[in-house]
Amino acid sequence: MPRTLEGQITMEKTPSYFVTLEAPKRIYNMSKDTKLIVVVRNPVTRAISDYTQTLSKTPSLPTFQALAFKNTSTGTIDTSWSAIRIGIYAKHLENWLQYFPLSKFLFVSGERLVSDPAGEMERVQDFLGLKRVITDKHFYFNKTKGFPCLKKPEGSSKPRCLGKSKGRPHPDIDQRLLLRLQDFYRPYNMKFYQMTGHDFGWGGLMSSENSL
Ligand SMILES: Nc1ncnc2c1ncn2[C@@H]1O[C@H](COP(=O)(O)OS(=O)(=O)O)[C@@H](OP(=O)(O)O)[C@H]1O
Repeated sequence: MPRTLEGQITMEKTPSYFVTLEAPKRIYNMSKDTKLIVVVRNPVTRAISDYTQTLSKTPSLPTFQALAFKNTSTGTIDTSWSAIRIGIYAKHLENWLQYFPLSKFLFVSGERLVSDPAGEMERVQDFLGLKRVITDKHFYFNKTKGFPCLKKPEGSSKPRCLGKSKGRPHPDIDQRLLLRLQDFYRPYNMKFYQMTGHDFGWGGLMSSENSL
């Protein structure tokens, strides 16, 4: 990490740290004052998103259901598959809480980051003790992309959306298997809500935000 001068904040983004056993201890030893921001979304949607990303790089990948289920008739889930394991947020958080108190964390809702990006960015800025510089004015909804985009990024006069690898269409998955996955994650989600004191609303399959 580079040296951080007075008045500066150094940020580092590595999604896999949240699920890496050794990461909390190493980060704690580097600086116990580190603030931790974790973006979480419905673990079922997350698993499909993860699969979609791998599929784009490895077209010969087996189907989602072949990887997610040891046995589709009994509904036995393969928890050794990283796309499934990563979504057990409560388990990963337990590991972090051995080193950092909850007050050092901000959990950003991946769903709200899409439905209300300015609202989530407000939370991030407050958490970091920054002035609320990023507001509603900075975003617009791009119908072609199907996601919010920046009206005018810094150093550019043109609007900018995230790249093609963000917001890919997901493959259709059998509804029965999705429900089984939703059931699998439910107790872990409940535990995660309890641990964080925040209900992320991943209960149902009804709304398009949380659905699959
Ligand atoms: N504004 C905007 N534009 C495009 N995409 C957006 C946006 N906000 C959130 N998202 C969601 O971000 C998901 C990809 O982020 P990842 O977490 O996979 O990124 S990372 O690879 O871990 O850095 C990506 O997941 P997929 O839809 O599965 O591709 C998006 O749903």
